[in-house]
Amino acid sequence: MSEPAAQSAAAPSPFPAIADYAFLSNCHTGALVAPDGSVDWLCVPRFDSPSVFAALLDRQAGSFRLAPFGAIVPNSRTYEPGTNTLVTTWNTRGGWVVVRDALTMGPRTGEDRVTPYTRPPADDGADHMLVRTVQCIEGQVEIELYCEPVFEYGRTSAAWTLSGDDGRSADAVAGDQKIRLQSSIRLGIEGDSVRGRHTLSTGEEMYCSLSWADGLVSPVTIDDANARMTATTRFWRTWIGRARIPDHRWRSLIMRSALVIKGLTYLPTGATVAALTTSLPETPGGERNWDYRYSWMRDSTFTLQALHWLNLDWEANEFMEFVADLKPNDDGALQIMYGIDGRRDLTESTRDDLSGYAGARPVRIGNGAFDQRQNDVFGAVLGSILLHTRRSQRLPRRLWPIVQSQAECAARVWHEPDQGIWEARGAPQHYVSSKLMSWVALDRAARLAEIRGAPDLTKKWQAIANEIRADILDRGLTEKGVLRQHYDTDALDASTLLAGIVGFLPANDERLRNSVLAIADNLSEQGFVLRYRTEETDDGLSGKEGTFLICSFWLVSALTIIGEVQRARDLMERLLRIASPLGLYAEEFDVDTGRHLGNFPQAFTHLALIEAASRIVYSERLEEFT
Ligand SMILES: OC[C@H]1O[C@H](O[C@H]2O[C@H](CO)[C@@H](O)[C@H](O)[C@H]2O)[C@H](O)[C@@H](O)[C@@H]1O
Repeated sequence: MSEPAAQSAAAPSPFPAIADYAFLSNCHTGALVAPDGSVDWLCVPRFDSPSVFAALLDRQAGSFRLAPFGAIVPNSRTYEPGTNTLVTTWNTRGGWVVVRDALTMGPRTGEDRVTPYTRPPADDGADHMLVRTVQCIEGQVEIELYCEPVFEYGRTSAAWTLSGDDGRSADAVAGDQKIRLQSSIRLGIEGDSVRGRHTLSTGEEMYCSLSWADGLVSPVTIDDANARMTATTRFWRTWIGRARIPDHRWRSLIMRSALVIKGLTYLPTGATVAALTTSLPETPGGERNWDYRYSWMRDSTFTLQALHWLNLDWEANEFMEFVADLKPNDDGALQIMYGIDGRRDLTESTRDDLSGYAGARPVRIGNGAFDQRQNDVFGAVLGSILLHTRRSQRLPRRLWPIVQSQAECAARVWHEPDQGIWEARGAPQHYVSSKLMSWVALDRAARLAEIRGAPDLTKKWQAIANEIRADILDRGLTEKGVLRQHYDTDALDASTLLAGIVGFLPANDERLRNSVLAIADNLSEQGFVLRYRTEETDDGLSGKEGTFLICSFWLVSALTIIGEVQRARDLMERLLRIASPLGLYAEEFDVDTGRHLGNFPQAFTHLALIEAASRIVYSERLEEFT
């Protein structure tokens, strides 16, 4: 089957294609860098803070460009291997330069400590600055710097003042927010922006940095800037060095996915955001635009499970502490999502003054799904607590009350309709995947009770798990023996692929096989999977979606489970071919245009890639030995 042309030639748009952005992170916040060297998305100090640069959502909402003067298309872009540092090589008529961009982090010791350095308070590794270095490797190249922040999602322009007496530093203030631009070249203020130009010759280097931590600490020499880059490289490589990544041809994409997931993790609490952005559209020009800068119980627990495949267990400790501190609803149930600091109120509002990405409106801040009832959440949490307990060989005392309360919630509500795993904004339904995950909740709770030495609870919860199982098998299958979307429809839904992945049905069960193959054959476009057909589903929204990438990777896992390994491998290869040029994925993929759609980069997609790849690799290794 021929591949949809990735990033096909679309009508010219001032907005770069979503998949053409590079992702930077310091595990507090992240940035997106366009191919022309413009930082078009940055919220400081945290992922969920208001933006400083939001040209991603409106070309007037702030950007920060550093690139050869007049040049738009770089020669190459790549990551420094094993890191989230972007390396862009430019070739102009004058010569060659290499630009390095990073949100710097990592302890500075010994030779790295070049100038007196004061750690920001609450030191946990991040410098809270964006550092950009340029090295001329041949010839003479004029570099242009253009920094125009517009605070609070494009609402407040910057009032700049030069802060040093050498013209190399400028400060901007907007309300409580202060930033400092520092450089090795002279800077000039022009209205709301700061500009600079400088010609570099072979061997020469320059840097600029934007900092926002209290005290506005900045590198004051190129050596200091380079030292921060070195420490950042070391931070990422030390982290990824702990991973057990298969020695396989997919190795680099698996590693990139792990680095993205870690980059979407908020270091102070261990919570992960679902994606870096808000409101990148799922339908071009449409209304399916959501704010993903929050921690979903479902997304976060699936994330941990993916990291476990790579032996990266440490993140789970952090997240479990985060979960243990969360405040549940009055009925004892955890919310389906929280702020990365555990905040409960994520009330949604729209920003009608922003154009939206390529005209897709509204731009949403906050997420109205935060107080929805989604009954899969209990299974997601209890599934990851069991996994964590097995891997760490202990059930932390703080988690036992959560096991009890979430199991009891699942037991109380599993038979009620809900909004489902896709957070449909239509009428509540008896979604099969919510029932599946309720079964997971009680089944895992029963096992945890066994580990805890509470046989009465084991018996009680296992009995309820059996009841849920019987209900699903009675009401959740069509006449053809295929798992349906919800009890009142025969429509398909890709979330039922979870039946094999969570072990609800054994690998050799006909009903599982029928369901997986039905989705592969009838819920896909050019082999890539839709989560459901919007024309068959009342999700309360207008517009058609692209294929959903987590579902496509789930299909790879499910095909592997039912023994269709060659088919799984073929799909996997196709999915890997549509990765962005830097190995990143958004939430959805439009097979007709070859474009990535939705928020970016999206943890869901990357975590499912890791699991799918791991399952195939393990099955191949098994084949080698049998
Ligand atoms: O389709 C409507 C819903 O879309 C978003 O939810 C999706 O993203 C979540 C975060 O990754 C994921 O947990 C969920 O399963 C997805 O359906 C959006 O956040 C919702 O507000 C919206 O109703």
